[in-house]
Amino acid sequence: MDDEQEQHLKAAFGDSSDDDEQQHLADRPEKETPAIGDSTEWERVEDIDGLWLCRNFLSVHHQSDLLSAILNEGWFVEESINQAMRFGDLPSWATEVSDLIRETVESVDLPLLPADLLWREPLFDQLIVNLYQPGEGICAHVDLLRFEDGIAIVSLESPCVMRFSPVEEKEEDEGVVDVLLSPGSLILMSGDARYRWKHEINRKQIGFQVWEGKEIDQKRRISITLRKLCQA
Ligand SMILES: O=C(O)CCC(=O)C(=O)O
Ligand SMILES: [Fe+2]
Repeated sequence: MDDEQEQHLKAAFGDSSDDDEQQHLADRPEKETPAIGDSTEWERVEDIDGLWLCRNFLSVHHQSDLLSAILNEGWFVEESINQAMRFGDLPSWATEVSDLIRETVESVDLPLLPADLLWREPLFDQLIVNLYQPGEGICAHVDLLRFEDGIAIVSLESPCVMRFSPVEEKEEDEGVVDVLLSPGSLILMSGDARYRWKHEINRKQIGFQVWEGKEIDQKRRISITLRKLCQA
């Protein structure tokens, strides 16, 4: 290995006296962290216009940092409290998530969010963190109309099934669409997905939620919902 190469490796990976290790490191791609967007995989949820799912939005590392930041807020020290709401200036970790959403959406050539929503300022000014213990969920609803279009939900910890059902009355369960929200995933709702579909999480009993024939092991789940208030 020549000096220049060695310097380069030291700069990239730190000093090491182990030549084998350096050789191994030299084989690795120069850039360890993929550029935003390069690695994110998006799925348009069939049948629901404006609903997009990114299963790998947050790395495992980012998920655990985010979880620590949320728990460090001290919002959930009492068992009876399972929701925290913030308006206006959001905690820095939430602003980081919001920035990451914008950067990621911008870097992907898919119609994930209409441009007027993506570039509004701020992108989000309201935050809800929900903490669900096993057996807890949320009833079918359309988010309040005092929030603009363009809603993001990031999931942490236990996976769950979110069920979408059309607002227009149908026979029970007719036309429902289930989406698996795995930890680290992000969903974006705009247009029809936001206004013409209700969403719910039904985890009434342990063993109640099943995905692809397998029961979901219900544990605590934390979600981060980001929205923007309509102007008065
Ligand atoms: O917890 C979730 O994933 C959904 C939360 C939600 O729909 C809401 O707060 O309006
Ligand atoms: Fe909601």
